[in-house]
Amino acid sequence: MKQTDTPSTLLMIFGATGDLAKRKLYPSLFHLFNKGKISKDFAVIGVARREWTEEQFKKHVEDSVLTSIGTKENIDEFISHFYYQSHDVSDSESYITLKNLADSLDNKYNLHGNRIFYLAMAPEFFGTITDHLKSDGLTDTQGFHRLVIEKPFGHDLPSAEQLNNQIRESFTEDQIYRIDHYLGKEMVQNIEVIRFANALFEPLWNSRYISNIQVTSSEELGVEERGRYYEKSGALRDMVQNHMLQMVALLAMEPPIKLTTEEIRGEKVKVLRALRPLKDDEVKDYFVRGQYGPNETGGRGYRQEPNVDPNSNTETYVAGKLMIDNFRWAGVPIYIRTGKRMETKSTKIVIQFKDIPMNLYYNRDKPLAPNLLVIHIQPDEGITLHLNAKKSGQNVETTPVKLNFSNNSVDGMNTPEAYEKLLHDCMRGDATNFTHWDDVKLSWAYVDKISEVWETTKETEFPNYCAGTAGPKAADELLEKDGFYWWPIDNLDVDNC
Ligand SMILES: NC(=O)C1=CN([C@@H]2O[C@H](COP(=O)(O)OP(=O)(O)OC[C@H]3O[C@@H](n4cnc5c(N)ncnc54)[C@H](OP(=O)(O)O)[C@@H]3O)[C@@H](O)[C@H]2O)C=CC1
Ligand SMILES: O=C1O[C@H](COP(=O)(O)O)[C@@H](O)[C@H](O)[C@H]1O
Repeated sequence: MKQTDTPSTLLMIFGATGDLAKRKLYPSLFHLFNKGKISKDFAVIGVARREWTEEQFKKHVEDSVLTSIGTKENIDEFISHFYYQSHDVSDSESYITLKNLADSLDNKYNLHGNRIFYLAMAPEFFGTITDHLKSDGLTDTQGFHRLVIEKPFGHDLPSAEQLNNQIRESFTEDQIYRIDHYLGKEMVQNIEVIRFANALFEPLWNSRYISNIQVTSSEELGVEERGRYYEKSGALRDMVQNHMLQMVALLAMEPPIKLTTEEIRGEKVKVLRALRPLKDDEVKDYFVRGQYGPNETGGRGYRQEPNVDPNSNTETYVAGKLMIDNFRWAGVPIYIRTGKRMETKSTKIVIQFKDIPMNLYYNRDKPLAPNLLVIHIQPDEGITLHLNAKKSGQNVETTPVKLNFSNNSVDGMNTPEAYEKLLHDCMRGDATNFTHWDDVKLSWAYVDKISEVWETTKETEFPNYCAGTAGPKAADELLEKDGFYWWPIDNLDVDNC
């Protein structure tokens, strides 16, 4: 099939009345529609149990767009493409009606049999849905058939394997689009460009010149209403297995031969294969965990959140040191940390370069600051390069200076949301920014060792950081023992550190 930027598509959303569809999918589709990135020939079928009429569903979509975007422009035309079927996914009979509706919309909008099945539902339903899509003939059309799967993709390696085997009964690997919304973020996509489009960085991007890398993703929010899910997940499964390891793979991969899906994914997978596996007794030396407690201003602790065990041993914070045992990265620690109820919402990557071999500007009272490259993922988007320059005046004194690029000031409010980009990529058939099964498998294998050890050793110090703070002390000690420290994620001025 010829790949176009705006293919005619039937999008079937399972879980159409849920939170994800409302907050992310409908606003993203609306943006794509208004930007002309969706063909005028498209239709959406919402599927969920609620016995809504089509009008109720259209109103729900309209409200979600208005709440999120605040504009009504073209909304009537947009929602005229939406249809609804009340359907329990475990009810075999309903798939026949769904197929009939899909076939009639295919004719009405001339969709060439192109279908995207978006599973915005709990994972326990995935296998049942994909089995029926195949056995009831919903994939028996001429066009493309793509399956979009939300996280979590399993709970550990065995459950992920089981889920994968089940969906592979009905869809091939290249038809499966596993969402990791971090891969849709503008500055995460920019990592490859910064690395591979600049003569300045790539020659230095190795163990000879880089001393360590720090990847931080901190959140101000706690678990909110998701206590039930989070109790079984924790920060390790919720953030490290997917988003954090994906960012590490992009930072550490070799340049791909070409910018094709297969080549890029192939290079990322090699990084995950080179991750140094941990033995049971090494886990404590490489990974630390934290759980937020109440703070003095009345902020709730994790154990007081709804649907959370008052003696919970679940971690809401993880910091770790990853070693990549390959030629490029031998001996360079990559530190990661992520947590809920931290002091600030921020995702940043700091690449710290090694000190120069001889410091001509030695000053006992003011050591030369290291060069840093900071990639700001969110909420600010951009790059900062920290250098040393001459301080104005007669003496040859150095002072840290920063070269800044702010993506926000270039693209401003037009930077598309991650889901918008990923939905568009899926419609175009570009799976580069979706995770391949090999990534998922290797990431689970890596984190499973850590969770196995943590599950058998209760953390007696929990809670070990107050809500609204920078995380547990042990995370600082993890770097201190290597002679490093975390670069602050707010106001990173090297002369203040
Ligand atoms: N919300 C978010 O921000 C994120 C969500 N995710 C993932 O996305 C998926 C959906 O999450 P979310 O939207 O928050 O979940 P919700 O609980 O808000 O929505 C679940 C949806 O599934 C439908 N549903 C449940 N059981 C059935 C059934 N037997 N037959 C048909 N429909 C059913 C519900 O419809 P009804 O009640 O009408 O039956 C509802 O539309 C999950 O896998 C989650 O982990 C991933 C990242 C972020
Ligand atoms: O996948 C998830 O990500 C969010 C954080 O995403 P961000 O884009 O706001 O950084 C996290 O809150 C959630 O627990 C997790 O499931």
